[in-house]
Amino acid sequence: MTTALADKTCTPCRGGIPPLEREEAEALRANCKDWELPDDGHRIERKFHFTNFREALNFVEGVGELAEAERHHPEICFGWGYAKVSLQTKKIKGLHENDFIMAVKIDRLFDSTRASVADRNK
Ligand SMILES: C[C@H](O)[C@H](O)[C@H]1CNC2=NC(N)=NC(=O)C2=N1
Repeated sequence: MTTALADKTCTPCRGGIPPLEREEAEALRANCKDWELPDDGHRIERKFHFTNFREALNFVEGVGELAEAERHHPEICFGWGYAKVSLQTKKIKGLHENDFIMAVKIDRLFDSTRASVADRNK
């Protein structure tokens, strides 16, 4: 039985391995369908939307904590009402399963922040 991506933790990537082929990346992207796989196929990215800057900042702080815990780090651009997260395994200049583990965990973080905002607005 394969372990769900969300139940995995990122493995230290020492480089020297080929990045995922596009077909492999597309198969893994089925687990995180809101992420885009731009033409070069070497990264995945998703833009998250928020009601203001503070919510975007809180989310970015959470992503940072997750990245430190997983030792796998995204690039993040954010501002009032949005945060754009890009994932690539730098050591191999392409995609690795680690990137998809991070994507599903970032999605869960986003869903949990939306749930808490909804609760606050009740
Ligand atoms: C030593 C440290 O664990 C490595 O440099 C990690 C850090 N975080 C990383 N993050 C990403 N996205 N790619 C890497 O190759 C990478 N390498």
